[in-house]
Amino acid sequence: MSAGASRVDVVVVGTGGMGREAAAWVHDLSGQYRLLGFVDDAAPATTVADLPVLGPLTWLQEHPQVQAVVAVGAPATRADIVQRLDAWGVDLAQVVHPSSVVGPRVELGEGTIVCPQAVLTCDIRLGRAVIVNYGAMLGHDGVVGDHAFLAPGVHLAGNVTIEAGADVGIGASVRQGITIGAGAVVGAGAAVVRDVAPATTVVGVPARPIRRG
Ligand SMILES: CC(=O)SCCNC(=O)CCNC(=O)[C@H](O)C(C)(C)COP(=O)(O)OP(=O)(O)OC[C@H]1O[C@@H](n2cnc3c(N)ncnc32)[C@H](O)[C@@H]1OP(=O)(O)O
Repeated sequence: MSAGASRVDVVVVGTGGMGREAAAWVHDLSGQYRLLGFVDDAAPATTVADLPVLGPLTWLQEHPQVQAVVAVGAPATRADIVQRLDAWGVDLAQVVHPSSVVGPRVELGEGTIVCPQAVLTCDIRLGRAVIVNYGAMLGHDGVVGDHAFLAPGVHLAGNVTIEAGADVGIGASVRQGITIGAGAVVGAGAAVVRDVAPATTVVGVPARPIRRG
């Protein structure tokens, strides 16, 4: 696509850390997107990270031609936001940093964010509004459910399933064939060698549950 032709107007939803990190590079995808600014219900200021805060989430309802980059880390909050945007018919932008490696037969759901230096090797399926953070590595035949969050430097071996809304902490590693249940939380630096039940928090090496439900 030539610069300036058919660019899509986007806004980043959320002015928190994840939102500002996403804005820092979505801004550079100028051949594909024109980043207009942020929307945020908290609307802490008129300007954040040198970009305008256009208003609360309802701003998107009033500008249906603009796509949303939902860059809010917490999966449950992101799911709520996506539900509101779906009800208004707002499209979710899929943003993939050019320094990432997205291999063959990798399917990215609508609204997925793939950050710089992430690697998705091959035969991987990501649901809607998934965040694959800086430097995360996803091996072959992986499945990642809607709204899941993979923090920076996560390593998933082959055949790993991350169910919807799970949150895998920074630097965690997951052995091949493991399933992380829906809404589960994996602590920073954990090594997951057993399946994790839904809505369960695990930490450590090897990872063990500290909390359920
Ligand atoms: C760019 C970005 O910022 S992206 C976001 C990156 N952030 C992350 O990846 C955060 C990941 N979150 C964590 O690791 C958190 O510590 C959680 C979710 C696992 C637990 O958080 P909390 O529920 O607040 O638990 P809390 O801090 O009270 O700790 C409970 C116990 O687990 C231990 N614990 C907590 N996290 C870990 C961990 N990652 N590894 C080992 N033990 C841990 C604590 O030492 C504590 O043990 P104790 O009861 O013996 O004192």
